[in-house]
Amino acid sequence: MLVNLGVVEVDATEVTSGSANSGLSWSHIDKTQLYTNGFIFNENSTKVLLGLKKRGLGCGFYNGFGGKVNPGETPADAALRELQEEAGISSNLAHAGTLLFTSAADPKLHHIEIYRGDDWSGEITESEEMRPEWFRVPSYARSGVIPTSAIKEWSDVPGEDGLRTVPFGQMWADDRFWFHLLVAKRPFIGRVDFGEPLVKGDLNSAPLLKWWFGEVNGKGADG
Ligand SMILES: COc1nc(N)nc2c1ncn2[C@H]1C[C@H](O)[C@@H](COP(=O)(O)OP(=O)(O)OP(=O)(O)O)O1
Repeated sequence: MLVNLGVVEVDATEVTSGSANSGLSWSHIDKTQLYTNGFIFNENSTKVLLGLKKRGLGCGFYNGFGGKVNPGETPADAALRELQEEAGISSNLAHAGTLLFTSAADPKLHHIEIYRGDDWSGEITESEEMRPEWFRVPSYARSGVIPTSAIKEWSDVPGEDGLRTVPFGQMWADDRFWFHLLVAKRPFIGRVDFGEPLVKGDLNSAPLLKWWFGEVNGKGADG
């Protein structure tokens, strides 16, 4: 089906959607900032490399490695550069999805091109911006949207493999909607309009005003 996400019309099948109030429209967009975000998986996608953001946007959250696309760069070039700068490694990255966000705190559209890599070269290294850590991908992160019960029951204690499971409670609130599509290599697109954070300065307390996530039909969204 064709879906209008306010700034783009896409052919995609809905995975999840919602709205704080019925009839709420997407917020108006004046400006756009383009970002990348890259996630490295091991063979079989049983482990994912995330980084703890140490400064700036999303400080204190775990995320893939990425940042702003510089003038003259393609998103794919920027994704490789950011992975090198933030984690010290390179990878054969493939485009995986597209995310569009606004927030009450910053009405500029955040357009994020998501990449995934199934290999890496170089030594995984902590940077000024990110502290890398491998996490186990739990079975519920393969089957669908991450249930809130799994987020509440998450344990900080590493399993027998020495790894903690993916900490969705310490990630951007939207990640639980699309992470299973990233794991399954199913191209996705989504948009969220966030409201004011309920706790000042705590980005993860920002309520979701309106959201839509879907699997891209056909060849997929091209980054
Ligand atoms: C709003 O929801 C978001 N969800 C997810 N999963 N990721 C997000 C969200 N908003 C932003 N991001 C990502 C996009 C980028 O990968 C980083 C932010 O990048 P940053 O602002 O740190 O960009 P840099 O160019 O690295 O920054 P410097 O100028 O400080 O070097 O978060």
